[in-house]
Amino acid sequence: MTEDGKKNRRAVQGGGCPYASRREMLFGLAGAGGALALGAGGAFAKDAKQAEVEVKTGRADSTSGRQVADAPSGSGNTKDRVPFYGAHQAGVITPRPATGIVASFDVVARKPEELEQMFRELTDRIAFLTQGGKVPQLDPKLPPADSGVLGPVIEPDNLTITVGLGDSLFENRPWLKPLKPKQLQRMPEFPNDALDAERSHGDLSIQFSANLMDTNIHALRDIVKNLPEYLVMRWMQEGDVPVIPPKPDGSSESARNFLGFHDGSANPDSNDAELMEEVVWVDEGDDEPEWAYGGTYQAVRIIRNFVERWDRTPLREQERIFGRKKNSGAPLDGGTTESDVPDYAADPEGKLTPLDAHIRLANPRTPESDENLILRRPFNYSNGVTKSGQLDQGLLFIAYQADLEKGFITVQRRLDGEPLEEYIKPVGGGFFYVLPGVPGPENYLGQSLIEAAKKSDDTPT
Ligand SMILES: C=CC1=C(C)c2cc3[nH]c(cc4nc(cc5[nH]c(cc1n2)c(C)c5CCC(=O)O)C(CCC(=O)O)=C4C)c(C)c3C=C
Ligand SMILES: [Fe+2]
Repeated sequence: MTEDGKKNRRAVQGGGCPYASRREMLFGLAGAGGALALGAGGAFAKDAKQAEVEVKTGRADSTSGRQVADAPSGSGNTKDRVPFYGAHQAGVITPRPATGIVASFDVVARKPEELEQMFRELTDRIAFLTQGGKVPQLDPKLPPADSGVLGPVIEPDNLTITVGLGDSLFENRPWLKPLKPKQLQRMPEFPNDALDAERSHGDLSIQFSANLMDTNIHALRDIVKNLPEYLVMRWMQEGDVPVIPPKPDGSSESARNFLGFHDGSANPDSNDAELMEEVVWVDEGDDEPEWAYGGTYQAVRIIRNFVERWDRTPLREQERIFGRKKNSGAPLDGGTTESDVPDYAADPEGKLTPLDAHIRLANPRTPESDENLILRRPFNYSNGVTKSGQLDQGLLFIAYQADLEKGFITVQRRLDGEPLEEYIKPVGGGFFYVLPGVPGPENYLGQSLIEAAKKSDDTPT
């Protein structure tokens, strides 16, 4: 088997993920990261200590380890906790819970010390919000310390908060520009796009994902409340994915999108650490500034689905557009489950799987296309009704990759002109660089960037 064949085989095809390896991954990260978050001040020390004990014994995460990255991690247990400290930020290869938000901000901070302070405060809030603890009770003459949306004790609820930086953050600060990740760019307008300026781009992205949407909303409100002098919100998009319990044999199927198809069947296996190093994480071998090692490129696309038109399209045509069976998710060339792998070499004329089917264009499964793997982590969204009386539904598409050009951009260029375009319209999103993780409580998000900037002659003192 060729190397590319091996990589494609390692793609999760909707199959199950062993509980043990997920646990190992989560708790391994916790171990590497050292102590757990202590939250914003000593008031939370007891909760953090308890959290540490729970993570070590595995009790805090009793049910969240059984599914593939694409299937929502579905215990719905508010005690589920994803470690904050580690080499990489959580929320990229950690299991995707049932709900998510991407919010984009403009950053008001201009000077290096202001940006550093912003990162430090953001880190404190994220460490607390993701690990949980009691809300401080303040003098009632003052505004309360917390919105109260989750009550007096914040449960972690599987929350991850993932911070990325946009092209404009670097471009609008001459001292930061030389440190911009090599491939970071303003998201271009692809041929089928109709980007709405009010839902596109931004200096900084924050992806929230948790079991409950209220947990995301609470965290977003907390950050907006605590960092008003640094961050101005530009746009946000909420989404969710259905929680599908694992089957008795331990396997699980990927969730369905709003076009009714399984989405995530052929995602690279996020439990395969070696594969994630290749596909997702930027590291020493990559042509990127050293401060960026441990990060990844995030492509966010708000893609409207014309669901009324889709629902009037014959089933056979829907299946030919995607290249998969709608009920089972199996490829069209004879498989029975979504984990079956299509054999395009045996169907060179596209008699079984059309040459312009979505999955065939997205991943032709040739030795060359193996360089273009991306890790998708999307959510479905429903935004009500448009002014013209149509359902405003779609996909909050989020993809991670170590190489933005070879990843999202190449795949999107291959998809340009695909038959699916008749039913979809990308209306927003942006490209961001997800910062490396925070190794321990003495560190902060963006520290490697700030330290590199301090060493640079371009940076004002
Ligand atoms: C540029 C990247 C991609 C965009 C944008 C995109 C939009 C999009 N996709 C679906 C539905 C499905 N996509 C599926 C597979 C699939 N999609 C991409 C990339 C983009 N999709 C890739 C790389 C793949 C995997 C291909 C493979 O390796 O075989 C599928 C099939 C099931 C699966 O594997 O997930 C569906 C269904 C929609 C609805 C959409 C925009 C709205
Ligand atoms: Fe797709």
